[in-house]
Amino acid sequence: MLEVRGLRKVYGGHGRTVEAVRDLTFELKAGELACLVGPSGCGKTTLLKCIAGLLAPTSGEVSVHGQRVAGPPADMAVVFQEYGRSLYPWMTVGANVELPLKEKRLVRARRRQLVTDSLAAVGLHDVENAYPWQLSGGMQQRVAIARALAYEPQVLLMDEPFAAVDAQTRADLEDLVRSVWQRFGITLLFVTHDIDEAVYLGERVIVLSASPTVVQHQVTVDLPTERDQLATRSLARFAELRAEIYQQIHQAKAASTADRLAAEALA
Ligand SMILES: Nc1ncnc2c1ncn2[C@@H]1O[C@H](COP(=O)(O)OP(=O)(O)OP(=O)(O)O)[C@@H](O)[C@H]1O
Repeated sequence: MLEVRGLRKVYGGHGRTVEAVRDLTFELKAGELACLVGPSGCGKTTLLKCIAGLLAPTSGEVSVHGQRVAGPPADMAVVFQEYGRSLYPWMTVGANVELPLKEKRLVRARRRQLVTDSLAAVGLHDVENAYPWQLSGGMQQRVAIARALAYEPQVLLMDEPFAAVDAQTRADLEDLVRSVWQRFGITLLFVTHDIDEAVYLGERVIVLSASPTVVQHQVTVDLPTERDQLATRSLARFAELRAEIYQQIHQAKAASTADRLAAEALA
């Protein structure tokens, strides 16, 4: 469903060049839920923007359904971290969710149906006429998820969507993501810097190296499909998987520090 091949992204301009992503290759099967983790600044957001067709790679390519991505793909939706900036404050919740459906040129009755169904799917039945700023942070992020679901995407990208909410809300939203993934059968790529979250949510975890970034390691999460915040996180296997990923990220950071020191010694 989603293929990333030899992706490289170098930012340039203003006399500064940053090789954010060096060489990334991985793929997601249809209906898979994979989490992407890596050290801060390793290029996770850059990668997601390239996949979403919002940023052109320097080389390599992304394809969805075998079609090379050259702009935002029609059947893809993205949920960003900053819900506060992703919803329009002057529009009601319903109008926010409906907006991309107008772009899709769906008829009014179908749009209304999708808005009602997607808000219900995220547990928000009665806020359609409220404004985003009248809702809590967790509720606003639910609205952002509802807007993505209403769009009926085949591929959903989520970029650290719960980084700004409290722990209890975060746990609820994690369970919401698993349940909508199961219910709608979408292919989901979830970026997080939280190792526990990656193991809890994913069927697979892709570990990125420090910048310039490559895929350092991949782990299949062989935990039961039905997950529970207390029971799953208490499993011995959960602790083993978390330790394996932690070690990989630690190695990635150590390798990048050694590279930097070697480069400084040569300079
Ligand atoms: N528009 C830009 N111009 C120049 N450099 C950029 C730009 N956007 C990102 N970078 C650089 O590319 C690298 C990767 O940034 P990116 O935001 O993709 O990382 P990240 O893994 O998402 O970070 P974090 O985990 O902190 O959110 C960083 O060194 C960053 O400074």
